[in-house]
Amino acid sequence: MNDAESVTGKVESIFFSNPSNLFKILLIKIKATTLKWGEDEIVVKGSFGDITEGDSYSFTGTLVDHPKYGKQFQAATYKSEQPTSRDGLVAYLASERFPGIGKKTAERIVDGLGLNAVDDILADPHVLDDCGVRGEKAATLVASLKENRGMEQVVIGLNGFGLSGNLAAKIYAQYREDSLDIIKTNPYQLVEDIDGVGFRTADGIAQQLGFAKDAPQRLGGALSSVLNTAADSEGDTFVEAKTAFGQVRSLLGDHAQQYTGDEAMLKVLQSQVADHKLVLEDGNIYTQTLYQAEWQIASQLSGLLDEGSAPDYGDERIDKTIHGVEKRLEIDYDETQLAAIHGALSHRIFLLTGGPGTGKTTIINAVVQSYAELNQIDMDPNNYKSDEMFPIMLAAPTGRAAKRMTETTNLPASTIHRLLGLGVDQTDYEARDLPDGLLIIDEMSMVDTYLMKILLNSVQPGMTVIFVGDKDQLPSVGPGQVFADMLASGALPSVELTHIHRQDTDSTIVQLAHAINEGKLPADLLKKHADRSFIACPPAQVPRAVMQVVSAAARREFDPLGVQVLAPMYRGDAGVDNLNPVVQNVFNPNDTGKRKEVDGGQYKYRIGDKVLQLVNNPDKNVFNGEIGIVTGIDKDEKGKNDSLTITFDDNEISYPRSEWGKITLAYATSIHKAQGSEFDMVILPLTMQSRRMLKRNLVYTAVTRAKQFLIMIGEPAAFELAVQTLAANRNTGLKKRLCSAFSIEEPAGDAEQQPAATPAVSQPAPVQVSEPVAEPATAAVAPDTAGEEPADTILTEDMVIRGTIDPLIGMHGVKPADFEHKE
Ligand SMILES: Nc1ncnc2c1ncn2[C@@H]1O[C@H](COP(=O)(O)OP(=O)(O)OP(=O)(O)O)[C@@H](O)[C@H]1O
Repeated sequence: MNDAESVTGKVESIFFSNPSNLFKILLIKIKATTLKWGEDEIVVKGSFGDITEGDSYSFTGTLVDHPKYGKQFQAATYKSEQPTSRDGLVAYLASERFPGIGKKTAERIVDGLGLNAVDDILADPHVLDDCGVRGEKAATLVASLKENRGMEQVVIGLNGFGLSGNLAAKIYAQYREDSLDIIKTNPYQLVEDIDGVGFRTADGIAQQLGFAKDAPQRLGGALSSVLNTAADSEGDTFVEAKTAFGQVRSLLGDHAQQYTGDEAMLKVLQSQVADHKLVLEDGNIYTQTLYQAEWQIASQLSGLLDEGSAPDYGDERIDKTIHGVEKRLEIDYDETQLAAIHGALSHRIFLLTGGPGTGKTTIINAVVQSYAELNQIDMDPNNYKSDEMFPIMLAAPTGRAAKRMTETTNLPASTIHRLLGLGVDQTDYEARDLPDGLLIIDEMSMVDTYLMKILLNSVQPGMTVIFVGDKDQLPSVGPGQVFADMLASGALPSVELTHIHRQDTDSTIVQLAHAINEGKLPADLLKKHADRSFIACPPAQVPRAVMQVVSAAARREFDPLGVQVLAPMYRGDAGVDNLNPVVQNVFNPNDTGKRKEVDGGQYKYRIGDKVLQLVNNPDKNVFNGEIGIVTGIDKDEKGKNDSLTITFDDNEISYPRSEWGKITLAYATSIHKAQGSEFDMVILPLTMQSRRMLKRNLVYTAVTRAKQFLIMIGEPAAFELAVQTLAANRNTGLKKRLCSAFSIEEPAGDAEQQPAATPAVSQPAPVQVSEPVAEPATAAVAPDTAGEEPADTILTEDMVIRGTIDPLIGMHGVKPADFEHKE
């Protein structure tokens, strides 16, 4: 920095400290400065490690003019000021910071080593020998000095590599005082260990450190990056070695061919395997973490399902209990459902899958009731002491799915994180052991490999665990396809419900969902039904069509919380980013420009806006995917300290501007974000602009989110393409490991194409696998042309109002609005 100035002084007070990114604002009593500064105090701000009030530091940087707070010193580097006199240094070393060092020892050190004592000790701890400080005392002193001085050195060093305060904080939290040593030895280690550091960042640091293009660390870093990307973006738990090597070559650029031949790459791979970072199995490369997680899942399941531990109620008693429940609930379970209930009660682990309306919730209820009767469990959660867990535990991966479980069972349900007492970081090993009882996990398709491993660690032998889900929905956001692999392995008892029971057969949405799942689009796709309609239009017309549909819903006083636009992509005419303000301006407009609103960057927020939580925050009991309402806006004159109050059900949370990255507008969301949720009305825009994303499980998941109304908008060809296109199976090893743990032969075929189960419970062995269902390449839309609009109709307001193509005509069950613009 050319115009760097310096300030040295004592920290009078730490005004502000952001623990997540080290940013601090300090008040300094000036001892010396190069600034022309008339006062004896100055405000200094910047990224600092641990700063202690009362200690002295020197800062370099520049004077800046803050619009509100006036002149401040923006520090680029800082350094702890060592006491400059003998007595000062003695007092420093004899202070409480250094346990075990009294005044006498401190004097010996300072008299022996001089005023540079601290630097000398850190450079070579053996210098303490000559001062008579040895053994544990010396070790403690060195460790404390490192701790005190380490963080500032580390932060300065990391800033020097161009790493931001946020990343510096993460790196320091991971490696502490070893940060710089680790980075200097192998900057690519950051790619493996630090979330948010990609290969390019690590490579930039390596270049500054002079690492060669063909350095083994560089090739290893590129390989790790390829595996991380496969896990994060594709959900794969392994990458085939050949593919991985190819991806390393393209990551490293043109000239990489010269030093990334198969032999060189194999050598790198072998060394990573020897270091227990990667695992090579059958030509596939896994990260050690995912490989171990898969094995742990498989062996835990096999341990829990151990034959000797099966419940011994006896078939007769189980049947009698089920019939009693059937009578009491006035329902006749079909043959497959009976097999499912019986299977769930007679095994320690059981899998239940089925499409919409096939009775999964009905079976959960039946199992809960029967289990309670068989075990004489008091079903009133209020009769349990506060430290006692209710022995019927219901949980789901998201807060909304858990809420739905509570609504359908009238029993308490929670997120899996909350059930296990997990913190923000889901790899937390502190998960609590669950008590003996019945555990039912719903929306299993959303559970990834990491979470499943942690969950099973908490399950105790003797518990009964039922995993429920729709295997044809999108797999988890995180790596793996746990539920699909568990089912496809044939290792665990399971039942697939196939008969649609939903009574209100006016509902053609469920039928459409099942048709989509079979790779067919019904001939009446484009026809208007009481509960669904299709507005065919080109991509550029989608925003307008969405606006008109939402306006029609608003006129009919639909609750905005129940009207949800689900889009496959964020970008494009029909993407989430574009459609959110479109819907916001209908449901919660600022026509006059006079309403209170704050600019949140991408979107403006107003009171009454529907917002989506983007990250888990167990401390505040709000989880990724939950939808809340903006109920308060606190505006600051300069905009810096604005805050939003957001209410999730009854949970009111304050979001200062610095935390607005954790929320977004929720009028339109991605289909992935809507997994585990249901809405009265789903508006589903699909166009060929999102061709890459169009997969059968995506459109199936979207359609099954609609409870009452489904409005499809866009290009019929896009729906057709989606239904025809099976998502590629993820690369995972869980199926194989389950077969190995259960000593059964691995079934052929893939999870997506397993045939429907027979009514009988699929027993672990022998495994019976039919031929995969052949995919018809002819999933064609056969439009019923009578009275319908041609595919590329340009919508006009008039057409919608006249009802020519009013998508809501004939729709019943409109809810009164309970949504008001209050400010
Ligand atoms: N054996 C049965 N006899 C009569 N009605 C049934 C039976 N099984 C389920 N139903 C009814 O069918 C409807 C759908 O069942 P349920 O909600 O259990 O299915 P689901 O698989 O959980 O559906 P979704 O995944 O869409 O929530 C419900 O109204 C339920 O009462």
